[in-house]
Amino acid sequence: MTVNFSKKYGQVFLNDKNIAAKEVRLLGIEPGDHVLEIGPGHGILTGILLSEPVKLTAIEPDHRFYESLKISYHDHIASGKFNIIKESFLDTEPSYFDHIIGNIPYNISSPILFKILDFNFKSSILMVQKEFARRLVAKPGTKEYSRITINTSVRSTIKILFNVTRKVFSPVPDVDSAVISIIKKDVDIDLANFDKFIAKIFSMRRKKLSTILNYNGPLSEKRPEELDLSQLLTLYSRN
Ligand SMILES: C[S@@+](CC[C@H](N)C(=O)[O-])C[C@H]1O[C@@H](n2cnc3c(N)ncnc32)[C@H](O)[C@@H]1O
Repeated sequence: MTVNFSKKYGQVFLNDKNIAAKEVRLLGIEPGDHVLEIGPGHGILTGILLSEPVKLTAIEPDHRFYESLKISYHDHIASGKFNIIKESFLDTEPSYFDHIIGNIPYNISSPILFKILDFNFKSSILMVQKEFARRLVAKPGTKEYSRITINTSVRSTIKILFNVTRKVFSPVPDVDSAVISIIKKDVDIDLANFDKFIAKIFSMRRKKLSTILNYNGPLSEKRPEELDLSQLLTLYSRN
């Protein structure tokens, strides 16, 4: 299939089937599982996923890919193994899937990731821009450690599994990629309030907490960027 890429949809296409197969293997699929694929594009992951004993739902807003995958996988659709939906994943109602996978558009990685965290799932594997992946796993005291690190790590455990060179995509993008895994955590705090607190203190990330919060006590001589997640949660519960 020849389809021109669209910048609006953040389209670059993986050419390397071994990398796609490795991503699928890392999902840890079991027979009968229901997998959600975000942004199948030409379908490099889709074909591999459909060779597994699973049910697959794919979400793709670009009507060209939607139509072409519908034709290519007509039999799988007819048998109920495959379902393709033409919409933005950002408009998809959260629900349960055993696994979520996608080589996602880099221009909307952050909203896609937070949307995924509204779903329930056993495992998720995503290809993202390398720099974005590094922000997700950043350690306190580094410049990548930021609001997104904290808001994702309070809800999930994210790991970088391997890096991927830009050379295996067409068209060749300006950035390298990384494949990450996401496992959700149980959360019992008000996430919107916690984010407000984190946004406030990280807007002054190099100031001491005694100045930002006008308080003296444990951690007050520290700066927001120095605190790990459990220290930030302790501080949040005190304020
Ligand atoms: C980086 S390309 C990857 C395509 C294919 N999965 C691959 O690995 O070659 C991103 C894909 O996500 C689709 N996409 C863009 N915006 C989307 C959205 N809001 N929801 C779901 N898919 C989206 C694009 O049309 C494109 O097919």
